[in-house]
Amino acid sequence: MSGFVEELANRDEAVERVSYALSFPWYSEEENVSLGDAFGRRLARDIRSPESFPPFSRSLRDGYAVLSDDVVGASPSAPVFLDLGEEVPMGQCPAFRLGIREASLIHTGGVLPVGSDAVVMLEDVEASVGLVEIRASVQAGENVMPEGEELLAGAVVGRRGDLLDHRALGLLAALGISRVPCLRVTVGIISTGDEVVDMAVEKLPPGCIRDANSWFLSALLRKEGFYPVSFGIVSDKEEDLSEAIASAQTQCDVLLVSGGSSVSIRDHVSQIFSKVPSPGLLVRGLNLSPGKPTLLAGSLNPRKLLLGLPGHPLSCAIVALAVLKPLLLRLVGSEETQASSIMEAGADIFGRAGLEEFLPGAVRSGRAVPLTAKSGFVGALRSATHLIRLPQNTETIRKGEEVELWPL
Ligand SMILES: Nc1nc2c(c(=O)[nH]1)N[C@H]1C(S)=C(S)[C@@H](COP(=O)(O)OP(=O)(O)OC[C@H]3O[C@@H](n4cnc5c(N)ncnc54)[C@H](O)[C@@H]3O)O[C@H]1N2
Ligand code: MOO
Repeated sequence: MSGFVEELANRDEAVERVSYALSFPWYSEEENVSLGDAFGRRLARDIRSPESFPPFSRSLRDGYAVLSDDVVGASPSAPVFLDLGEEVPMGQCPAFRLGIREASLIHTGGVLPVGSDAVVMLEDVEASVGLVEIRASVQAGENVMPEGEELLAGAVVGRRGDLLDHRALGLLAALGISRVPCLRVTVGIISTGDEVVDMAVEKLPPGCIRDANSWFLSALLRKEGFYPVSFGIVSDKEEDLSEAIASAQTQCDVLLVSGGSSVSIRDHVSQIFSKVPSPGLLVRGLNLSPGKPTLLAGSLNPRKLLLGLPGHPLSCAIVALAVLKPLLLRLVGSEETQASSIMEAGADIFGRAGLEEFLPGAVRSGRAVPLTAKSGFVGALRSATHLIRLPQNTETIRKGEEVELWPL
């Protein structure tokens, strides 16, 4: 029996305690990954841009490159006439310099010719043979993106621990970064419970339940840039579970055990985690609902982080989002923080004093409402858009008062 009840820790403090005791961040070996395979991975270290962007001063509009001083005061009623210079070729640097009181046809993205400092948009120009009638003045730099305006060569364009998503890949591609140093943090998953069976069993045996948690955890880990490995379903026998945990640990950096973390005589995770080498079992139960029976342990030699997550699917999911994810971010040294917002409650929300609570929620008519859910529900997050967080000292939030939301 775990007996965690008297020793509940606050969630933030628990994350802090574990990160400190295990000396996060850890550096696992980096893999040199091609940009095409880097989507969804996390950066192993800061990376700097080898080039400035843009690599040359370029036009943001179709129009005419001019020297702004030449078109001061130009308007439809008082146009300025300039000589027609050479057209700027695309994909090349113009081999000419803009002559005195000249305008050169330039296309969006073209290289600004030497001697020009702005672009007059095509709509404000009338070109005739040899002459260009400019009907609008422009300031120096107008309709132009100067070389290095967005970033200079050497600028940090990715931080250690950053998740490489669509936004990052577009940037890295623009800078010619074709290989990326990536982390591979392996997270093992064990589901335990005599009643838990593989999701693929055709006919569910009486009294059994399909393993949902390892699928949820695996998908969340992949989405967050970690590398899940499933070690299957293990019985409630202490020897079986102990053996499975010992063997799985050798193959991963982090090990998750879903189920068996509570106080029943069939719940052995706490007992097994208490034998983990120093610093060992660090947290035995959280001041969190759902998610109270959470166990956090780890060793420094070898470097391992172990989590016991509650078996109830919603509890397991909340612990994964609110405890596992921040721990993994700390482990890889990411600066990412939890996104949250404040919104008016669309209904009374009842909390319990002394417990931090997370409720699946949705936004209806611009207000946050909790969805009906129990910790044993499997699909509660499917229809939720947010988690409603009630801090530990919040009991009831009345309709119209503000609540904190975490986007899902
Ligand atoms: N007397 C008490 N009983 C319970 C307490 C308590 O304080 N005193 N805590 C409750 C809370 S809170 C939770 S949460 C659960 C968690 O218990 P365990 O972590 O030991 O989880 P299990 O008993 O193994 O399973 C709970 C529940 O979830 C189902 N389950 C387990 N694994 C999976 C899986 N991989 N996929 C889908 N469903 C799974 C399992 O069949 C059980 O129904 O304990 C309360 N009890
Ligand atoms: O704390 Mo349990 O995780 O409420 O269902």
